[in-house]
Amino acid sequence: MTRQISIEGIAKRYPAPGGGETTIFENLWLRVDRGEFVCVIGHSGCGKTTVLNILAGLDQPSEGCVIVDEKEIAGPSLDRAVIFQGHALLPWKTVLGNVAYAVSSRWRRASRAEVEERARRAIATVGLAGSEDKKPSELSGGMKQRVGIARALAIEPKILLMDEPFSALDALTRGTLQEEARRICRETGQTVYMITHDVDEAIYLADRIVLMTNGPMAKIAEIVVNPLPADRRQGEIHHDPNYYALRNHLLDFLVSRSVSFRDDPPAGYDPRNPPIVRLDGGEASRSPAAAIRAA
Ligand SMILES: Nc1ncnc2c1ncn2[C@@H]1O[C@H](COP(=O)(O)OP(=O)(O)OP(=O)(O)O)[C@@H](O)[C@H]1O
Repeated sequence: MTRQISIEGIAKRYPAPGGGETTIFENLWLRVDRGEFVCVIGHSGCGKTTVLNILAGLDQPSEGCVIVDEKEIAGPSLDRAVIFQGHALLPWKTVLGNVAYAVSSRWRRASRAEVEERARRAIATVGLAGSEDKKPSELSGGMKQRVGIARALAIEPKILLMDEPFSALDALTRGTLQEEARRICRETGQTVYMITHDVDEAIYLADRIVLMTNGPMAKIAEIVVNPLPADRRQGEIHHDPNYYALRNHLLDFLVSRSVSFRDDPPAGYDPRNPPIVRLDGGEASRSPAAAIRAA
């Protein structure tokens, strides 16, 4: 596997109201390989969106840097597409127009036919063939989010950054879109960095799950390797013998360890190499510490 993203010791600090500074997070290190699907979980305010914005080039760290494909990033790039919770479609353009607009900003010299062809292909990939001429106002929330995904995929980004992309959708639509997102990302070998609050979403989608402690002074506490088979099916993951161990481990972190870890990290904790947690045979649900092994 080739390394694609390297987050190197980043911090974010803001001026505090009474003087001094508030450190949202610091000394964050994370490496993501090409084709990997990483989900980030942590409580509200720990800085997940800030990290994603830094990866997108929309925000800058107070310290440290982010290397993508061996180059330090210095601003937004079409190589890194962002999908937000809201779909931010251009309301006056059709589905095809919205996707084609993104395609033509990526390939400025492409002919109209070529742009349309790429846009139509992306629209079909997300299951919206036949809706090309509809305006956003004629679409459901799920369809709009599909257009957002099509628009991001159509520019063939090296990295897809997703900030809770499915959280505003009803459960059924969310499930379908999660399935499609996973299928598309696996088929295209897409590198994905995604924020979610939904533990089951992370279990279904992620190859590795990054656990952030509460802020301020948030840290990456652990990186949990998903033990479920790569060919998992959404409706069946709870039958996997490792599912409950994994789910309990993530919930236990969110309920209690996200605070205790920040305030009192375990001996030997090295932020440059956060512990890699591998769960097997249900061991970790009984004793999370026993399952922590160095990378
Ligand atoms: N411009 C700013 N000035 C001061 N503090 C800020 C500013 N922008 C963000 N913050 C603070 O930084 C912290 C991290 O915000 P961020 O949106 O990254 O958190 P998050 O983990 O993504 O939260 P959520 O899950 O609620 O989206 C928050 O406590 C927020 O109040």
